[in-house]
Amino acid sequence: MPIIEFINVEKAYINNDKIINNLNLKIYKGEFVTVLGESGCGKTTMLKMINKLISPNDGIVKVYGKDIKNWNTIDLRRSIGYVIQQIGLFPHMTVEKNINYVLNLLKIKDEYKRKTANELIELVGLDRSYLSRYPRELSGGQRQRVGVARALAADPDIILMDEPFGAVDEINRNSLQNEIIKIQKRLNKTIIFVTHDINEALKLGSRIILLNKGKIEQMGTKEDLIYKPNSEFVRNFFGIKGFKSMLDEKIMIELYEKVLNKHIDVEDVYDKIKEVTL
Ligand SMILES: Nc1ncnc2c1ncn2[C@@H]1O[C@H](COP(=O)(O)OP(=O)(O)OP(=O)(O)O)[C@@H](O)[C@H]1O
Repeated sequence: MPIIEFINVEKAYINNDKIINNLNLKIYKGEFVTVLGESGCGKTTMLKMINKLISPNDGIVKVYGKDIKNWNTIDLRRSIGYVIQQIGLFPHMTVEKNINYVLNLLKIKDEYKRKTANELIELVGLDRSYLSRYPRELSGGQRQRVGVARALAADPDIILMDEPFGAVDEINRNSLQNEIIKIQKRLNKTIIFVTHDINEALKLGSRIILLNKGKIEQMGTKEDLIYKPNSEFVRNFFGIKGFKSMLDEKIMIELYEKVLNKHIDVEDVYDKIKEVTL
């Protein structure tokens, strides 16, 4: 059974323009799905329909096999982690209280909460000493890490992430991406991750969905989308940027080292490539 399912889902806001247009999609437990597409194509709308922040005009959205219309909204939201760009930590609460926010609502024992906070803070790559700090005492990247820890606290199977690392500098962004890959594998979470960054979508997703005007233009592995685009739109969307991000990083690093150490001349590398392409 899919953990999330969209069946003939439609959504329009104003002018009856369909922002989500007959969306059909099944997501299974343990998948890391990245959702990519141009600004305004409906990525956030699609994501927010999963935790009932937006209701469809037509069709059915099922979570854990149950139509979201039949879910109690608070229960549904508590069973789904949600991480957004401006993470919205509570400024007057310590990091520990922020992480344990949902557990407090659920009246979980203090001992268990302390243990959870200790484990989660380390899981997201921060030292336990951060637990007593306030959000204003953290960098942007550290705040996003705490946001991820908070989303994991109630141990939901599903985590929705909407451009979670969008406002973080490149180095921190890379390290956050690596952490989330590890966390997802280790805890076998189902993650739906919205981004407009091609490299990020290809790096993280076990399945990548390219949305175009509220419809799925193509979905599949990164190899499918880059090497077997099924339309001009997909081909143009990824272009050379997509191809570059498929290049094996280890080989590129080795090559770079060789060029730096003058074991090889970069012009020779181009000559070899020309031999293959001409
Ligand atoms: N509450 C709303 N009322 C009216 N129109 C809306 C509302 N929310 C979103 N829209 C419109 O719906 C379209 C899709 O918005 P959505 O936020 O889903 O796009 P997106 O793909 O996530 O875009 P971005 O990458 O820019 O965040 C946009 O044209 C937006 O202006």
